[in-house]
Amino acid sequence: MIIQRGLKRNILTLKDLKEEWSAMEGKRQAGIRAAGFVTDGMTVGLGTGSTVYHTILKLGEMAKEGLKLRCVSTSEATTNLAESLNLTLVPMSEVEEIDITIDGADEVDRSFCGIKGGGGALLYEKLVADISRRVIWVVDRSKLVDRLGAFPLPVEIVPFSHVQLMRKLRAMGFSPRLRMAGNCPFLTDEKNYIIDLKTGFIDDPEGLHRQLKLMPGVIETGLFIAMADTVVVGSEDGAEVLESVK
Ligand SMILES: O=C(CO)[C@H](O)[C@H](O)COP(=O)(O)O
Repeated sequence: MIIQRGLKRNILTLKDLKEEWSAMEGKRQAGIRAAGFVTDGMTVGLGTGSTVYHTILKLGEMAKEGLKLRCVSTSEATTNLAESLNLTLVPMSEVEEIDITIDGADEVDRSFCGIKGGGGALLYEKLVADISRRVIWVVDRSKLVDRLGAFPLPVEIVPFSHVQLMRKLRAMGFSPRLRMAGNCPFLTDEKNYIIDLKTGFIDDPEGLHRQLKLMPGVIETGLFIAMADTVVVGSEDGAEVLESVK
C-alpha cells in the first residue's frame, strides 16, 4: 500500500505503519491509565491532544458511573469533547486551585522538562498547569528524549508584530515558521499566532525560555520547565508511571 505523506518522504513503509500503530496504542494506554489518578470530588485540568483524548473519554465513562468532577478545559477542542461527554466544566476564573491536570506533551526529557504546543494550546495549558497541585503528562514512548529540541519549539506571539518577530528569530538562527491553517495563519484560542522554531538540541531550556520571553511580542513558549510531577508512558504492552524526583 502506498500512501502519500508529503513531499520529503512520500511512501509509508510497513515499518512506519507499525510505528504509528504502536504510538497510537501507547497513547491509548497512557491516556486511560492516567484517568486512574482522578478521584471523586476533584477539580481536574483537561489538556489537549490525541493522548489526553483517551483520558477524557475515560473520565466521561467514570462520570457516567457516578464520579463527581469539576473540569477546567485548556482549549476549545477539549471543551467540545468534554461537553459531548457531559463532563462538568468550570471557567478558569472560578477556580483557585486544580487538584490534578492531565495533558499530553510533544517531547519529555529525563528531568521532566518538556516541549508542548504541537496542538497550539500551550498558553492555556501552561496557565492551567501553573495552578495545579499535580501535573501528569501522558505520552507514548516516542516522546521520551535525552535532549529536547528535535521537535520544533512552538512560541505563541502577538499577531501585530509577527513580521518583526520572524525577522529577529531568523537572525537568531532559529529558522522560524509561522504556523498556518490552510492559507491563513493558525489562530490560537486567544487569537494569537504561533511561530515554530528549529532550535536544535537545547542545552539550557530555562535560558532559552527566558531569552524568548524577553522579546516584545512573545506571549509564551512551549518550554514547560519543572511543571510535570508524573509522566505516564504508554506502549503496546501497557503503561509505566514515572515520578519526578523534585
Ligand atoms: O501540547 C499539546 C497541545 O498544545 C499536546 O498536548 C501535545 O501536542 C501532544 O499532543 P498529542 O497527545 O496529540 O501527541
